Amino acid sequence: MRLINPGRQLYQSTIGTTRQTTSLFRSILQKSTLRNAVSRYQHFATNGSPTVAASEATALDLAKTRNIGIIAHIDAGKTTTTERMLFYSGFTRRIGEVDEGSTVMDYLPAERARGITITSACITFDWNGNTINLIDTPGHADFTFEVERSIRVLDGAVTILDGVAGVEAQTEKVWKQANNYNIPRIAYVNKLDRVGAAFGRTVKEIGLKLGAYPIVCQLPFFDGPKGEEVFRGVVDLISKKFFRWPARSDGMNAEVFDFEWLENNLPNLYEEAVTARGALEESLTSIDDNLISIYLETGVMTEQNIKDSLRKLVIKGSGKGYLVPVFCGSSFRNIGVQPLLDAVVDLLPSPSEIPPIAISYPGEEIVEGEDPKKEVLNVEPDFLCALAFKVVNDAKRGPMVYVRVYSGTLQRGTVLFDTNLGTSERANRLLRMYADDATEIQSIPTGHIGVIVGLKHVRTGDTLISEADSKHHHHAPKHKGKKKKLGKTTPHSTLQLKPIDVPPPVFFASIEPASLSEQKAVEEALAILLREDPSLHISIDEESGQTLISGMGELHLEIARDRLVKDLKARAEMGSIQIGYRESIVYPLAEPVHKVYSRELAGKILKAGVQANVYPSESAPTPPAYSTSEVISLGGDNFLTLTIIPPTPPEAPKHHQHHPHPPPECPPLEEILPTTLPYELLRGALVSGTEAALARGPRLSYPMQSTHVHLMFNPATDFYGPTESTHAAITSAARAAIVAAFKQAEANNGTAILEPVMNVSITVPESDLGKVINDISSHRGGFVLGFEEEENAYSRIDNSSATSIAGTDLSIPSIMKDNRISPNFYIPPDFDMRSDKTDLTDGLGGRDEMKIVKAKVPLAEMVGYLKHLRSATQGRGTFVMSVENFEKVSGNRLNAILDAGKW
Ligand SMILES: Nc1nc2c(ncn2[C@@H]2O[C@H](COP(=O)(O)OP(=O)(O)OP(=O)(O)O)[C@@H](O)[C@H]2O)c(=O)[nH]1
Repeated sequence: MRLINPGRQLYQSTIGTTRQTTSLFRSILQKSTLRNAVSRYQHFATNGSPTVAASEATALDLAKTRNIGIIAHIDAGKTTTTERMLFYSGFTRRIGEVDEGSTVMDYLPAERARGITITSACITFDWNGNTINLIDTPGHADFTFEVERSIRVLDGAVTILDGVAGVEAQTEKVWKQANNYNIPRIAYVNKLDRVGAAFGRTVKEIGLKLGAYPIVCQLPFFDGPKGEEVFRGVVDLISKKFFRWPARSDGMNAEVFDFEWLENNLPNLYEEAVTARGALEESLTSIDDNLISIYLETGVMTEQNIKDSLRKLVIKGSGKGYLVPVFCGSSFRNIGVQPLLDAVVDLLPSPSEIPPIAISYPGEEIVEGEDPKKEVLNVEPDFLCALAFKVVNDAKRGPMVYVRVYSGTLQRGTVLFDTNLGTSERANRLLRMYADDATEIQSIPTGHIGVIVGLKHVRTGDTLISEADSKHHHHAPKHKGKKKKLGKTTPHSTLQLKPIDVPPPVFFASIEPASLSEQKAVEEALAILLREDPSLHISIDEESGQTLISGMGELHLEIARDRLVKDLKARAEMGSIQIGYRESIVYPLAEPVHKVYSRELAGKILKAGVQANVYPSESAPTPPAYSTSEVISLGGDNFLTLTIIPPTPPEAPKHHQHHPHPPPECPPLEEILPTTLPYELLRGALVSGTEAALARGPRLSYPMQSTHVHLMFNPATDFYGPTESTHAAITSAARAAIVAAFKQAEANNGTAILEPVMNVSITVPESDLGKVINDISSHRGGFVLGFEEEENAYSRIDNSSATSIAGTDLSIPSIMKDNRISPNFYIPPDFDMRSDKTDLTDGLGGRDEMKIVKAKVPLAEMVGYLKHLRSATQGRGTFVMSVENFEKVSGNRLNAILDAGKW
């Protein structure tokens, strides 16, 4: 379907004679009330001219800037809604359709082909004199990292819900992610044009399943003969206006009516609108004392009063998911999007209204009793601090680094210091992005988003400051309680904006270059892929020489393959995608293993010794009393205890029965180690040796997990002088000792194969609940933790009568009272606007209610589950999962893994 703005011209000349005008519409137009009551939604039209986004001056006005994202579960309509936003803002001249693969936002070929959003693009457009930086986030669970990476640069978000599916497991997941990052948000119930859509029911689910207090700000309007009603408009309860869109139009123009007109023409809808407006006022006054005062003083509650109050509530209270204003529409039918954009500007915060951002200084001494995460960035005009939240390798422009500036101004030509990598690069070109079009700019000020072109090293997630600042020190902020050491300052060069937690990869595949001569090109392409997406991992299996790529999910790796082969033109093949099992130690060895590595290389002798023992991670080793040790965390729940044993043990103290000597104190490291062996070198070598050994388990070559390695190094016997015991020699000795220890553990049956176990939430119609639970627990080796009946949902909600929002004068009335929904929580009935008075809301309305089953299931049993679930539930079931932990495999699954053998 091609919609090239039908009606726009017509609209601009006369009202009401468009081709799409329905007979009802025509009859309304003939009524005399029209002249008084109908006005055009003016700024819809004024925004209609396709100018390219905001002027530079508007773009710099922070109060008129919104960095927002659209977050939702897959297929809720993010892309469709975004495309409408771009169209109504005048940014695009025609509406892109997801189903045709012509959208502006989903611009990677792989995205167009699959019709889903894979990488988030940032686009800047103008709405009513405000600059909106819209960051499109993907909804697929495999891209959790991608979602979180974009979520954390948002100042606010629109959560889109599917009006038919309601709150699904995936919605819960994204809702929680937004809570984690404290993102103020509004909700938009989309797809109200579809059969089975119910606004009221979705509002109810927001309260029950998400535990948020829904504040209904709009009501939907359905029009047409009984039984054939179509969704045509919305009643805005804040402005007390009724918007109606002509049928089958591009939605550019809506008619606007006031409540008086509504009363005279659509009395049922009017009646409900009055009730809903009352509920809105009641909700707000019960939370916001200030609004009551205004009301008591003036006797009225103006549109502005309500907006101010709602704005305050959204900024202070919706970030943790306590409450959410709810809007409605059908993006596909071009209904409701412009009022949603108004709500974005009116209710979501500007960059200057967000709480300060968390930072950390990795490696900084942590003062006991203090949470190092509590430090926040001091925003100063002269101190540049930005986050590279996305790196995209553009075919034409090369690597493009998307940044959000948190402090100072990023000027073109600044030499940037990457505090994660410790490298410096000059920002030679700056761009503001309009999907894949761009304009060159001179600077990116605080609170803004832009692109740096031409950086060679910066990766997604890195923190950038100016090189000049990196040489200075940061004065640690004053801490309550214990003070840091006096005079202690931390170099700016270690400052990092709160990092994102990357879940462990659970799928992997091999990458084979087409020929040996392609090897280098393939490696380069892989490096680009890793810069773009740090949730991918590359490892090289030393024994087979194979390159392995691992990631979060099957789709994640398939996309990586497409990107590698199709976009980056690497001539390589990816092997089949397999589950990334792990190996682990179950029992420690009785005796440690001592190995001396000795090898002649080009006439030089390399020689070093190391002693190793291996333990399950929960039973840490006990180093000898007379030694010095350090415990190092290596990720994957693996640890290394590194013990240095002093060369000359002190003489055994003489036995004094009555005056036992205290145990001798170990001398400091500088005294234990030979001057030719600095601790940093020794430590570095032992850590690399351990990492190499942990990469390959003894049984099936899967990486080790939850393993604690204990290395002991005695300089007197293990060090053969600086020319023989080099970094490489010590690394090899450590590796050989650990590998030997693993082999011995394996021979003693002291190892295990671990498998990823997933936390699964499955949304199913109630009638299929038994079938699904039975399948999970009897056929898939899963463990059902429970399913959410409404009662269970109740118990998750804070049952105290009010949830106060820390540091504010606001308290949110609990939506529960005596295990029932509080009367303050208004649910619009799903009737009237359709056919008269069949309230669909009762019993969640005619529809088989959806339940959410929570279970722990081995990943191996979840492969291909979506297809199974769809067929078992007539296509209505959906699920999300995330890695819970790694657990020992047994029974049939272990046999299958062992039969498959080494990969
Ligand atoms: N009937 C109807 N269909 C809609 C509406 N909005 C979106 N759709 C359809 O729903 C499907 C998914 O829409 P998208 O916009 O791609 O959803 P998305 O949330 O961006 O999906 P991902 O990018 O894959 O996460 C498409 O087929 C759309 O045409 C709506 O308001 N009404």
